Amino acid sequence: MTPPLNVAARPAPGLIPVTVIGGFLGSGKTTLVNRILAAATTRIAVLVNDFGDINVDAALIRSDDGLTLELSGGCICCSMAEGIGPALVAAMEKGPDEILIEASGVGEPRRVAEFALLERGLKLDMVVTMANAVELAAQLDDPLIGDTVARQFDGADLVVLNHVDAAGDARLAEARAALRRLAPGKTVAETTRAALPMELLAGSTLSLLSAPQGDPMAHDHVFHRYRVDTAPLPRPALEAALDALPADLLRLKGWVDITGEGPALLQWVAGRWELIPGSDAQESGTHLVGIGTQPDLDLTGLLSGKPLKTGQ
Ligand SMILES: Nc1nc2c(ncn2[C@@H]2O[C@H](COP(=O)(O)OP(=O)(O)OP(=O)(O)O)[C@@H](O)[C@H]2O)c(=O)[nH]1
Repeated sequence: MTPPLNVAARPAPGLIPVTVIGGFLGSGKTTLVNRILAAATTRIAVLVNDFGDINVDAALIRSDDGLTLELSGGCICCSMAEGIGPALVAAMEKGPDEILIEASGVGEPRRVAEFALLERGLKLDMVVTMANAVELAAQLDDPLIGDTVARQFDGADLVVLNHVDAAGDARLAEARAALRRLAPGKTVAETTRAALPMELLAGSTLSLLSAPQGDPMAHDHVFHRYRVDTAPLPRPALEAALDALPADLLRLKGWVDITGEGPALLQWVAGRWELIPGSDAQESGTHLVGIGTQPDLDLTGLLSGKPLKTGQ
């Protein structure tokens, strides 16, 4: 007779490791996610949280086997925290070896990790916080956004100081000094386009046993979302408008239909921008999301060459 299975002696089913990638708007999170996916030999599910109403990042993530899930229009560390559990369950049902969470650019990665670990079956691999070497010092000095940026380094296992190519010596030195203060003793990897040695991505130092503590920052009160859905835009006027966008716009991205040329991906981060011809767009036309600190910014007007704000 076959002896009964010794259930207690069976290995516990493996917990799925979760890595959270955070960092301020435009710091390079999607770029890093794509590098990880390109180097991966295992199945990685990616959960992408975009603060804007269109999940541009999800469309740009190069995962070809349906393993990308998206949550847009808020932040999973505060206003959309109730969405993370069901999204992670959906991710686990896809049977991945690992899960990557791309936090929103205003979210607190540590809080996202804490929420994620309330889900049974997951364990934390790492919290990675990215920073933009060009902008970090100015962001921290900004009375509106400085607190949000500083809190993103709380609990990070690894800090990635990105955009090093564009920073210049003075800004790079300021960014390094800021990180010595904000993330003392943490490993800081300096990168261009998130070219990170993949062996740095393992092993959390955090011990997260409970639900998130303390008051969350209500990012919806500080950061505002804008949408632009317009007819094709002529390139010269568009380029002039992109160079003149106000300083309280922090991020603008999505697809622009350029008159006579067709679609292009627009990536605008704190005044620096690129237009990449071709399209991952889900639909034709110009569809952009912006994030900034001004409540009533008329981005459509600005990009179409009309002056200033709504309501005037
Ligand atoms: N010059 C330069 N550009 C970079 C670097 N890393 C990323 N970029 C560009 O910066 C823009 C924003 O990069 P993303 O990877 O989308 O940044 P993100 O953090 O995912 O942005 P959000 O999700 O909107 O917060 C894109 O145009 C990237 O190509 C870098 O090291 N140097």
